[in-house]
Amino acid sequence: MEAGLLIPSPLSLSQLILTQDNLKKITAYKAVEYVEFGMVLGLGTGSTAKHAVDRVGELLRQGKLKDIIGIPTSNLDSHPVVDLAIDGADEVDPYLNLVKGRGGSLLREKMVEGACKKFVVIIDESKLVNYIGGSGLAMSVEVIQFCWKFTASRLQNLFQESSCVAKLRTLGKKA
Ligand SMILES: O=C[C@H](O)[C@H](O)[C@H](O)COP(=O)(O)O
Repeated sequence: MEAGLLIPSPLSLSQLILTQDNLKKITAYKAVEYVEFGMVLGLGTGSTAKHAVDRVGELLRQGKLKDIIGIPTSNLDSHPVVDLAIDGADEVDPYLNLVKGRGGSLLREKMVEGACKKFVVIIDESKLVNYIGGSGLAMSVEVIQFCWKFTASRLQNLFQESSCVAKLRTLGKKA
C-alpha cells in the first residue's frame, strides 16, 4: 500500500489566522484532490475526516465527481480492493506510524485502510509526535465484549512498568 501524509504548512499560511478546524479543512480538501471518478473510496471518522466526507459529497452534488463507491456505505465483501482511503489520526511519528481510535473508531477503519491501495492521512500539526505514545494520551485498543475485564487486566499487566491504567470506553465515548 502506498501511504502519504498531508499537513498544512503553517509557513505558507503565515499571513492568515487559522483555527485548528480551518487547518483540518484545508488538509481534508487537499486529500480529496486525490479522488477520481469511479473510485472505491474509504472515508474514515473524526473531525478531520468529516471535512473530507463533506467535500466529496459537495463534489458529487456538483457533478465534479461521479460513480464513487463509498466504504462503509458499501462493504469489503463486495469491494475487497479500496482505491483510496482518507482518514485522520491521533498521533503520527516521523516514520508515519499512527495512533488511531481516540474518537472511538478503530477496527473497521483499520480493516478498510488495510485493504486500500493508497492511504492519505490528514492531520493538523498537533498530531505530530517524535515517537508513538509521545502525546502521553490514551492508546486505544478495541476488544470484544466477552470477558473484557480479563482482557483489560492482561493489557494493564503488559504495560505495568509504565504505570498504564486500562479503562473501559464504551461505544461513542471519547477517550
Ligand atoms: O477513532 C477515530 C479515528 O481514528 C480518527 O481518525 C482519529 O481519532 C482522529 O480524529 P480527529 O480528526 O477528530 O482528531
